[in-house]
Amino acid sequence: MRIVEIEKVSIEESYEKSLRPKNFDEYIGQEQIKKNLKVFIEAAKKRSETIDHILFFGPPGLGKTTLANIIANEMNANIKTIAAPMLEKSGDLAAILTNLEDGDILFIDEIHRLKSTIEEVLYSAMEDFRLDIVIGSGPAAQSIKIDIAKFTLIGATTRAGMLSNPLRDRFGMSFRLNFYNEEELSLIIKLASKKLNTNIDNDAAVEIAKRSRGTPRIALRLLKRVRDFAEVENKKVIDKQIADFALDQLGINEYGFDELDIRFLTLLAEAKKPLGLSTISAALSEDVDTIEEVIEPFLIANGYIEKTPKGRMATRKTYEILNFAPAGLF
Ligand SMILES: Nc1ncnc2c1ncn2[C@@H]1O[C@H](COP(=O)(O)OP(=O)(O)OP(=O)(O)O)[C@@H](O)[C@H]1O
Repeated sequence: MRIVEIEKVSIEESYEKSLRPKNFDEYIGQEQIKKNLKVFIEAAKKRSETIDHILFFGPPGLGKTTLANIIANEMNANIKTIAAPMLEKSGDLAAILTNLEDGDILFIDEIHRLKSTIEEVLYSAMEDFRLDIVIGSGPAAQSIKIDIAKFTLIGATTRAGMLSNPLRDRFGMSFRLNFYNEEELSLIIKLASKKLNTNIDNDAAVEIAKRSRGTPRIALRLLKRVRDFAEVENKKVIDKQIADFALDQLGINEYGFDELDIRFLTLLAEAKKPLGLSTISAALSEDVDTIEEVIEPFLIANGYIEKTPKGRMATRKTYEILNFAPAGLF
């Protein structure tokens, strides 16, 4: 598995959970989102109402799940978490919805992966707190309506564009999470080190931050690996030297690129023309979703590749990094 991979294996998941911020003060960055959420939470509390449905979107590992849990904490609400692909039929979702209590929060991760028949159950649930269920089929089919508790749906997605309009329209608020800067990531790394009883100096935290692709999940994983190297070397404090050494051993370069990023960028640079997703997917042996959801967003956000109507292209910045001289291209 790539060290920058999004897949959450269980051991990593429990490591992440132990480091997950519990309130807005511990949650670093995304200032505008926090500011808005605090206002909406306070207003809802004052009116003794549930908070409106919220959609979070943005690349994996930027803190969508964490925010959902913080909101539940701040609202003193129970939170039920499900991943959309776990729901197989509309009855699965209906069962969850009918078990909710007033004020509960339902967090649906990867909400763009909901099957359309299941998604339709959500429409009336979100709008009128009611389920419209059709029982049976053909002329004998019967529609029944069931009232459900006033809950808040928090949806998270890496692909906002894949959400249907009716679903997107039913969220009262939607927030895009942005990549984090080095300063924010090094603060996250330092706070996590403290929780882990690990000593790290500022330069080492900055170095890990630099190579974390703007993503807290990656920063925390790299910290964990660097800590292992420091332990083996009997270092009491993680310093820049051991951080550099460990990150180099892990194959993460100064820009946060790993071997797959380099192959991707080299492929585009050598092509000297835009390449379509399917061509890239075949050349890298990676599926299209992984390329679009995991690999590309950071590279696009930082100007290493450009999306054109004809496909993806390497930018001048990439040619410079790779030391390529594309005659007449720029
Ligand atoms: N703003 C932040 N401040 C501190 N730690 C953070 C922040 N955002 C995320 N983290 C840490 O990064 C880890 C990953 O975040 P989280 O699981 O919330 O990401 P996500 O956006 O929901 O990812 P996915 O889309 O893959 O579900 C968390 O466990 C948390 O410890």
